[in-house]
Amino acid sequence: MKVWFAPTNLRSLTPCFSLTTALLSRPQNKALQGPIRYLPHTQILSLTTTTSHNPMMPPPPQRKQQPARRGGYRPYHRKPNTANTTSATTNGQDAPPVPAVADAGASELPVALTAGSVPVGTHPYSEMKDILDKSLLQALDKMGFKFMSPVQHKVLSELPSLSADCLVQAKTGTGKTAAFLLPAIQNLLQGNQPPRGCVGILVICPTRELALQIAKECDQITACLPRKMECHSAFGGTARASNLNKFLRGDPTILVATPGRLDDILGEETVREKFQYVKTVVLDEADRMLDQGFAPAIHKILRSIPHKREGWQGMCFSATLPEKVNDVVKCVLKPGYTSLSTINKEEAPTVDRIPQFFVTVPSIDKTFAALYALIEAEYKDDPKNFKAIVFGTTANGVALLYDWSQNIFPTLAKFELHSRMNQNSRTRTTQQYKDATSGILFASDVVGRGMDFPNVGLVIQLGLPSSADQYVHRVGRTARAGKEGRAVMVLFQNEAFFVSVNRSLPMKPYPVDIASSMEQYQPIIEKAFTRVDEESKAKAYQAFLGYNKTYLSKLRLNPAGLVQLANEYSRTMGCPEPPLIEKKTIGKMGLKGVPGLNIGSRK
Ligand SMILES: Nc1ncnc2c1ncn2[C@@H]1O[C@H](COP(=O)(O)OP(=O)(O)OP(=O)(O)O)[C@@H](O)[C@H]1O
Repeated sequence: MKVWFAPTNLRSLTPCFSLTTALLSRPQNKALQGPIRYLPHTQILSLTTTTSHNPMMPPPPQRKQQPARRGGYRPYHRKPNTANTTSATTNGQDAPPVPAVADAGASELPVALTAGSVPVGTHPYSEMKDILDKSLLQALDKMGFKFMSPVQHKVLSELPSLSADCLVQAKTGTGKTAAFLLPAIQNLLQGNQPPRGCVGILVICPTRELALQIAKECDQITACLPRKMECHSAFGGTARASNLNKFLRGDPTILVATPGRLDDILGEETVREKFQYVKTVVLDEADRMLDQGFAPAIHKILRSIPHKREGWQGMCFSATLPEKVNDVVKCVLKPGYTSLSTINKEEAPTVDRIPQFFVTVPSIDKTFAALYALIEAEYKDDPKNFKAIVFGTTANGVALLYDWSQNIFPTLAKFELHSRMNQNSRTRTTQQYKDATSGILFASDVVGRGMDFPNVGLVIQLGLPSSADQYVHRVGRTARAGKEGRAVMVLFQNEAFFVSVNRSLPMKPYPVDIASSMEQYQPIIEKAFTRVDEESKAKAYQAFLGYNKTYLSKLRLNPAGLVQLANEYSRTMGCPEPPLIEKKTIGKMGLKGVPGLNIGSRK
């Protein structure tokens, strides 16, 4: 494999890199053309480097030849495999080719991974013809769902009945949405439809974007039913009155909602009446829905709909179900509920085929250069299909990264998604990034769970996730539906504990030496920051303080150390002095009297 380094300057990250590798070892045997075979993790690729040099820039450092590592470096490579495929349609439109049945015996994996690489198991949906209505099977076929993913198969074949209460765990991106929608919808079709105008299925999920996504999948699944089954959504940031009006006047058999807005509209008698005949309540991302943040709203919602004794089905789904969830799911699941999991107990909850890496830099001021060097290293493999998500820790921190990226990656499409944006922009950007073939999305955890952005090949986490489970969900934005992906975390020294305390996560040191190239990128980073608005920097600085305040002991810092760190962060952004922070904000953060803060109003 060869790596050619391109000259890089501030204005252009020129896509003249070439990384030619046999990243995926395709089986030679023609009979095996269906499934993609992956190189074993221990098979190592060697790197050789040649350098071309832009005279305007300091010579880029030579990338060192990497020693063989256990765990292996398998740079992502997402060239679609079109061999041995049959075509499918989605809603009447051309869909990516769906492969012919793979030789299951030849696959290294329990499921046959195929072109377009959907997680198709060995069980075709046609096996469910006695269980699922034929109009549902027809819709699944149109969606390109020829085979059941393992979780779909498990739910449809192992639940004592399709209306049984269940707690279900399966890895990210393996089709849990259809796994809860199908039994719940089938259940209604078996003579359990609520009266016209009433809600039969209530799905509650943590974010607005996820609610929209689930509602869309629901529309696709019900598209072939002889009688239209309306799916409505309710989430904040949208016009309450007009949405409510639509809901009250319509025939919303299914409602997908976020807890805040649902709790709000359930305050209206007319809305509560619509839930009189509810048959199924689903908590998607159940562990999140029942954590301290959401639990009060969920309990309030449950008090507004018919009591669990009335017999509605409860379904709880997530990729992460910590032990303590068993204590809290009883509010929606009756004793004796069925627990299903497609994840072995000893196994990491992340998708096996995602190589996971970390980069540790000595100090906070190096993190931007590390991010730049990392993106450059990953981008050059396949510039046209480079689709990545960079997760930051706070909304304002993400906004800053996005602003900075405008000046530093001019040839790449950039997107931002976080809670400081209005809902219209969030919805628009979500769709744009879903449709994009390449680009970088700078995101906060508003899209950390559940979101299905097709073909994301790389997830970068800059800074600490709020928990190991959140790490798992963020990593799960790549390698979905049988595709490939990689994940890299960028941490500075104090944050490095995350790797050592989460030994069950299969993280390895990033195998390409980016440290040696970082120094030369520093001027580029600094120059890019000169074009970023001072207010954007000030907000990011303040958010940095607020976020990291909650991790003081883990970061081994005292409040004064945190302020020093934040000030270093502000210097990296090119602030001549720490940005001003209001006295009352400092008080709220619990940093009153801590030296190093610059107290004052920015207005
Ligand atoms: N049987 C199937 N055949 C083909 N594609 C499928 C199948 N089931 C699901 N998919 C596709 O796989 C992707 C991931 O599905 P989904 O979003 O339901 O995963 P998930 O398990 O809920 O992920 P997360 O844990 O992140 O919420 C979607 O693009 C979906 O359309």
